[in-house]
Amino acid sequence: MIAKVIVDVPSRQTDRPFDYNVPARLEGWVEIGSRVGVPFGGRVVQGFVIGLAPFTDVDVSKLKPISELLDHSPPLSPDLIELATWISGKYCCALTTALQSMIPAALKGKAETYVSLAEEEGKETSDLLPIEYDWLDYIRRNGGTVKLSTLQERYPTEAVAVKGAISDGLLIERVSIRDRLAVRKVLTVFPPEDQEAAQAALEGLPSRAAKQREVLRYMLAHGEPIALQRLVEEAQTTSSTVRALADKGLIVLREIEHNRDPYAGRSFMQTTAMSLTAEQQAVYGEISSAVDAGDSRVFLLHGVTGSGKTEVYLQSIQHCLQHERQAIVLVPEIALTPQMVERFKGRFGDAVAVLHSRLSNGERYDEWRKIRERRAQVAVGARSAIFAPFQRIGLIIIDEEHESSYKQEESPKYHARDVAVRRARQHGAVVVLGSATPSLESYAAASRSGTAIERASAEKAAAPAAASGGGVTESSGAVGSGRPPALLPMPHRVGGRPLPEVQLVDMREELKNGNRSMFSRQLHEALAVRLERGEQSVLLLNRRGHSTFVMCRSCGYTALCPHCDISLTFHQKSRALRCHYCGHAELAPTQCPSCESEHIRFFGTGTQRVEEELSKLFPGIRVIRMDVDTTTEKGSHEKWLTMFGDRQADVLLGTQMVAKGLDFPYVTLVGVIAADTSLHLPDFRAAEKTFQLLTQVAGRAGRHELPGEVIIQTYNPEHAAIIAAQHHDFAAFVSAELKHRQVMSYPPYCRLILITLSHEALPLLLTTGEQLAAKLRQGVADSGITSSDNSDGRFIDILGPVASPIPRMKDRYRFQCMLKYRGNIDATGILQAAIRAISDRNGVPPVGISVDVDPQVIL
Ligand SMILES: Nc1ncnc2c1ncn2[C@@H]1O[C@H](COP(=O)(O)OP(=O)(O)OP(=O)(O)O)[C@@H](O)[C@H]1O
Ligand SMILES: [Zn+2]
Ligand SMILES: [Zn+2]
Repeated sequence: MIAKVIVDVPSRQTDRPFDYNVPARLEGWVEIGSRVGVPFGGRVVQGFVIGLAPFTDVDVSKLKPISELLDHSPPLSPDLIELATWISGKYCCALTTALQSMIPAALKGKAETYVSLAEEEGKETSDLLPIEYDWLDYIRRNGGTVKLSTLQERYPTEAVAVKGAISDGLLIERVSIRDRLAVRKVLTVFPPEDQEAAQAALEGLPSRAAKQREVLRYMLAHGEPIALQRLVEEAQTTSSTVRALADKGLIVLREIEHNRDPYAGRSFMQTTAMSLTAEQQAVYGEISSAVDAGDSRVFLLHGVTGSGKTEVYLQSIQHCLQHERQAIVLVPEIALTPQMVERFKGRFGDAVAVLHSRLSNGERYDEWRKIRERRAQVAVGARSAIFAPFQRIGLIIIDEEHESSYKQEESPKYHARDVAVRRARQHGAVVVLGSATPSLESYAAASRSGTAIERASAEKAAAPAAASGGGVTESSGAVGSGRPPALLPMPHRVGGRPLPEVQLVDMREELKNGNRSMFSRQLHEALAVRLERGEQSVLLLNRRGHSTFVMCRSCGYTALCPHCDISLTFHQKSRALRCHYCGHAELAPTQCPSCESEHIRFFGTGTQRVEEELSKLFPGIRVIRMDVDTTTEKGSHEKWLTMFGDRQADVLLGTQMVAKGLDFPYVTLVGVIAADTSLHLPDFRAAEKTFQLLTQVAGRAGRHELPGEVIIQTYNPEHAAIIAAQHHDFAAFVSAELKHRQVMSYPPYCRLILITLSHEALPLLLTTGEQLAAKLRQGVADSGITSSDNSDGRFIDILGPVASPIPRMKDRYRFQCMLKYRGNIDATGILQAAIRAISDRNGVPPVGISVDVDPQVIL
């Protein structure tokens, strides 16, 4: 049998399957999706089997055999391999990069060299060993095989002798792939099976074995298996005492597999389905009947904050599970709070596996195995949970679908929303995109088709062919292709609660009136009222595009990263300046390096400064601050939110992470310190992001009995996005913004591909950039499209090369080209061909090239 293997060497030259022989001993074990170790270019590398065939065109005698099989059952299934192939084509990345992103990091094996004694393998060599080396003895004592690296560490001066033994054939060298982390095994003590016999043995133990008696007595009383380590602690004994008992056969000592459960020992309050409101019921009806029909429909659930979307998710999942199908719920990393996890665990208990980046590699691996071994039916997680290894998916939910964190910023640069639609199609599963502020892409695509409920009555009056009339690009991601998503609206909050009143405060007026504080009089007043009433407030510091940088007030000097040409960020705790692109750190200056003035200050409002000011204004105020600095520690997120939920604080102050998903009954005030910081970023989505953030954070107020109030401080009170957020007017925002996008020709009216070129040498970068742009123009001309040709609705523009917004990073200069196109155009094909054309014979381009299809962050 011949196996087609994708080797884990991500480069353009190796991005194709290589043929290997399946050795007889692995016949039947190696399957499609198996992870194997194969010889490649003189080493052993990890690879995935993506195909098996009885024949090959290649000369079979020249094929090398697979050297090892790494898992007894394949970690990837054929549907995931197909999905990876699609991802590598759509997002221009190596297939191995896509495959690797689907399995837990713990399964990324590393090649390890072992040496074995030839004599142990029955080879006649003993007469060739003239000296009895220490290291030889060490190998013998360790069963005849040890890691070469261990030998190097223990016997650093013996390199010559060891090398000699290898070349003489006394030691056999073998390379093997080892996982960084495997199943965790715990040495466990089992109580005696025959209680009576053990009792008798207990009497019979000599008195000098008092310690053993004690342990045996403990085990008899305990009656259950217990981890050795715990037994030693609890019975205040030693492991040698326990082993002595095991040697006598009185107890059994055995390794058992241990699952790291990140939520072990936590109890979740069991919840049951609530009776749905009429709005929820209508939406639930649509989703559940689509699940029953098993056709891969996409729904856009547009429900205002507090409309009860989560309850709809829960009941739809319930329905899906009843039909023996599994469900995936994607939540933005930042919103994957304990509160969210609790709601799913509370309803589905142990059937829920949770996957997020704050888990250790081991925990993630165990949660992943829980899914694969069918012990879990629901996966709740961040972006990559879309690859959860379920067999029969019935429902995929993407909560807060507008979040840009669904796009992965490193290769593979996939968008989880588009991958979800694709995966759902494979499984005949339904996709629900939920948000109070849908992305313009999804919303525009959905409004082409009207609401699902309208459509049901109108009976397919609007043929999908009419869709292009709106001018929204057909192929903008999977959401835009195929059948457009159907809109499911939930315009009201549960229980008829009103959306909170939103007040805008013009900070320019405040300044004119002599208020130089970061709190307006209105916000100050409102906070005072909350303190008096014992209610809680959430304060948002919009930090996007806003950093605490250092500037000299005398000469205007700012501290820049020496490698990246970007301002360094000031960190109060360590008093260090740090670059958040490359990690460069230096001590903050107390004197300006340029003019020696002492007036060198930290600019920008950090959460710490807001906290200080709050304490000044309201002595004794209890503030919980949540930002990157206070939430890096594991479990800190959880700790802060629990404290806030227990009303141990008056104010929850934080960055974006306080804006989403939180549901606290005593929060009656939401304040936004400065709405504008994200408004003026050089990014065409700046207004959209600002609107979304303001709407989301406003939605945290007044979600229960107590009515809520929102105060937004701004320097741009007349900006359309801010006014729309004030009035909870999604429709107004969308129609204004879509018009703007159409005029400017931005998504969703076109698609973008961002190509970033980087190199240390500026001249080479410049010429390569020009060459690439020329090849691109050539490719466009050859395929018969011109940028001016708009007759068939198709166009393509090649912008650049220009310096990137961050012109240098990690000592490499950066230039970019942008492809802007619309209609049925194979832009990635044109791009790939252009890259090939400027590459050398081996397919290696002269400078670094990174491709971002449908980029979310233009910066
Ligand atoms: N049918 C129902 N009957 C009573 N209460 C409900 C019902 N559905 C939801 N709720 C409650 O209403 C509140 C808001 O619901 P939920 O958090 O699901 O809203 P959401 O739409 O997900 O909000 P957001 O987008 O703002 O996070 C919650 O406290 C929830 O328990
Ligand atoms: Zn840097
Ligand atoms: Zn200066």
